Amino acid sequence: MAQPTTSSRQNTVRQAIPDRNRQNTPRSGRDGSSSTGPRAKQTSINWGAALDRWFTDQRSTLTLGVLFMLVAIGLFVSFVSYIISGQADQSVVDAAFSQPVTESGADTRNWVGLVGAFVAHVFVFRWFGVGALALPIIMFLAGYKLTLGRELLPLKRTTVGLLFLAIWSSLVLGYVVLVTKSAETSSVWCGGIGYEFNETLFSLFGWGNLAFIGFVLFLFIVYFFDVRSIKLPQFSPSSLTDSIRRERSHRPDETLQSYEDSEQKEDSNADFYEEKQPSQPVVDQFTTEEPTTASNPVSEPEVTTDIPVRQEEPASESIAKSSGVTLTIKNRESVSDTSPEEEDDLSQTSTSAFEPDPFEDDSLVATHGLYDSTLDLPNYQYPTTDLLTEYQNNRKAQVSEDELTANKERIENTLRNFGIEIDSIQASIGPTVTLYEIVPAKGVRISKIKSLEDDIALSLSALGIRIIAPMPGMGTIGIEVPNKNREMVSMRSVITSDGFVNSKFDLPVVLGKTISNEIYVADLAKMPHLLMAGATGQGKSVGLNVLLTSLIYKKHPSQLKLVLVDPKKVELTLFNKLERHFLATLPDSEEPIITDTKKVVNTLNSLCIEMDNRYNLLKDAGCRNLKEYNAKFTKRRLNPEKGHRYLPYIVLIIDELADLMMTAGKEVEQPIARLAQLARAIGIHLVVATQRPSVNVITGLIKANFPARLSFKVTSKIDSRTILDTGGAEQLVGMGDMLLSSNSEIIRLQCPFVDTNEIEELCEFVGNQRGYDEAYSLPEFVGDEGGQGEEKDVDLGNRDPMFDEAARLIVIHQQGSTSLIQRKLKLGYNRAGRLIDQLEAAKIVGPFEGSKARDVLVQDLQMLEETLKRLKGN
Ligand SMILES: Nc1ncnc2c1ncn2[C@@H]1O[C@H](COP(=O)(O)OP(=O)(O)OP(=O)(O)O)[C@@H](O)[C@H]1O
Repeated sequence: MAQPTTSSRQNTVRQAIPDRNRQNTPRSGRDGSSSTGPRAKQTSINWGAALDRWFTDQRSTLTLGVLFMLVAIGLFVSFVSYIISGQADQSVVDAAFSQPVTESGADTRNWVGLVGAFVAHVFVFRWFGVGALALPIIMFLAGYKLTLGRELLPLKRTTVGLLFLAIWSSLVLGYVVLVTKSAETSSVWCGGIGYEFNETLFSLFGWGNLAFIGFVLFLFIVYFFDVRSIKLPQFSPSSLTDSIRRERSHRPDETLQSYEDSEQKEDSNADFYEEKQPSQPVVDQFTTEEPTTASNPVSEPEVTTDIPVRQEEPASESIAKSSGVTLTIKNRESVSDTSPEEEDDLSQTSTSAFEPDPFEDDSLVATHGLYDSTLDLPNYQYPTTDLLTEYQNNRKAQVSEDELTANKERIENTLRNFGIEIDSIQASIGPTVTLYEIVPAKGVRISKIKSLEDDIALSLSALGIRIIAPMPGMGTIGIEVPNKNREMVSMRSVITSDGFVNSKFDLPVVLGKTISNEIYVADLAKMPHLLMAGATGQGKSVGLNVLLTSLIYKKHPSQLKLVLVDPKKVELTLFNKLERHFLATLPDSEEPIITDTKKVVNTLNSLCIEMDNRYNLLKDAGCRNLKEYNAKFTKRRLNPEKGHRYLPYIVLIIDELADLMMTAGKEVEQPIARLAQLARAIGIHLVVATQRPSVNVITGLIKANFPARLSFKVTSKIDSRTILDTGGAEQLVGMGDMLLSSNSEIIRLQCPFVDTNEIEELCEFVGNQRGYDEAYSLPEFVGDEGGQGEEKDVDLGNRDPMFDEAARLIVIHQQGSTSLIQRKLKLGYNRAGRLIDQLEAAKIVGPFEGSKARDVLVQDLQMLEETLKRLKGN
């Protein structure tokens, strides 16, 4: 779980993360520590940084996006206008530089004036002809992405495709214009490039240039669509029979008979036969993510069975299949009385019965590449290390030779006074304490040394002596003596350490420095939960900040979500700024950081629902844990239509459990225990801190499920036992001095120090970048008070405009799920939530039932239409 590494190579480490440092080089000059170059150089670097900041600032991308879209619309209009009336403008454009602008402007017929005419003249007439229209389309798509943060169409692929189309259409049209000798009137269609190119080629190859143009198209298709072989369609009757047989082998047994019949008919009469459409098993697989119920009209066998289908359909299907082309077959006649949604699903059904599932092979990866969650926020920049302060003067613990020898002698003398002889004594200086390792003489009983703890402390006149007898795996006895001048371990020094930078852990958290000055990095995902305790003022809040800082430095917002619970209301406030990047909240919650006890209970229960949902997704995907699941999703083997999505890790941080246990007791204890027991496989990890490690706070149930525990100094041995199952934490010296117990091993660590202003800078750096539209939404959970009260608030006289549509959707799918409405109607969570409340008030769906979808109380569309009519009548 842990990965201790030496911290002595910080320079190399800084080089190991060049990108981040380079991008923000000027920030390193903030404290004047590292920017020492000449002034001129500094100025140029600052420009770069300013530009960088400008681009990562949400306001700039928004402005740029809207500007792109406006320019794109302007260009589109001017190009179209030029294509229609461009000839008249050609002389205006030519004369534009020789006569006053007002005159040229008045003469131009372009809808976007003289500028429009001029730009269109260059792009349409001189260059691409109608193909130039690709440019505003690409620009609009880019603007859309910058403005709304998502893609209307895959931008890269569409750009490549459209650019090719612009050039290729110019070539083809150039050919047509050339052979029809209509350059005088029609060269606006092909543009200068197409015409000149064809003219040159024509003089070289004559008619052969058509072959060249055709070959260019072929090349494009091969590489763009990744075509690797050509399968020609075979129309022979035997191939037809073969493919019918092939299809038949994929169908359920009960339908075989009808196929036999149809085949016989086909033998006797090649033009016409009937078939039955088997649908049930396929529908289940292809309609929606949620399990469909028997009354679901989409999956109802009646809809698709026993429908006479003309022979051309299976025949064309067979041909399509044998030619490697997949065709969607819809029998419009047979489904003409169904709604558009049904048609949509039915078309999927009839297609999918024959198509290979693209989620079962690598075809999607071949066309789209691996799924990359970080493209959610493609411009996101990881925080740079210079946001953290460098404490230059506090590098090493200062333990003088004199102090060392004096301590050694005192230890030896004390032991000798009690009749204990030692063979050797050796010291290693840690950041907070120095460890004296003793090899006792033969025959000395270890328990005897251990019982002398207080006497040794007295003789050394030092607090916080800890005796480790024996040192695990060393064959020695350790005596830890606090240093007079301790070293402060800065966050910056650990974040830039090799061990952290190169860590491949899923959730790397740097916990501190060991006694041998190694940086201790642990994987929270393997811990898998952490319990923290410590008396007030001993460094707990700093510890939580360190943990959060490590995670934020290492993870992309698409990979990690934090649920922050802070009953003290002041400790985690700074992380507010990360709301649209890293925080997860309940829908409709006003505060991104949860401070209210009632909300804490709801959040914990909501996390339990998220856990159950995630388990269902894992089960459906046949994966054992989150890593496998995400790997499968990345390889595009999981169908998002079935509810699959990339699952970020969720880390729940509770600062001050004691407070919650006092006010809500079992209500918080149970979901915490449940999450701690089950959530590790699905990527939900808990970090729970408390000031009071008493048994009524850290109950047996909680303790049993937190194998990793961390203790800062506590006030009594009893507290130390409660948290670590052994004494020792009461002997710590405070200020981040701590003991970590994991895998039945106890390690003393010095927690790094991170100040509030460092956290502030970090959160500002992340928070000022473009984020998601809102915090990551946890599943809805309404506590006892909430549920019934809200029902009364719904005003059915003031229904959402999408109400009817949502109602039909719910009834067709027989599934009262908010996420279904969200997905199919492309609505935000809040609006979908309001719709479901209205549907509940209208008695179309039943009440909220935790993690299960609500019951649908209306059986079919006919009943629904009556209900809707009634509602309208009121
Ligand atoms: N790792 C550390 N290195 C150096 N000093 C530290 C460290 N951790 C804490 N301190 C010092 O101890 C003080 C108190 O720390 P912190 O606020 O984290 O305590 P706490 O345990 O959270 O207290 P409370 O429970 O009252 O909030 C800090 O202001 C700081 O001066």
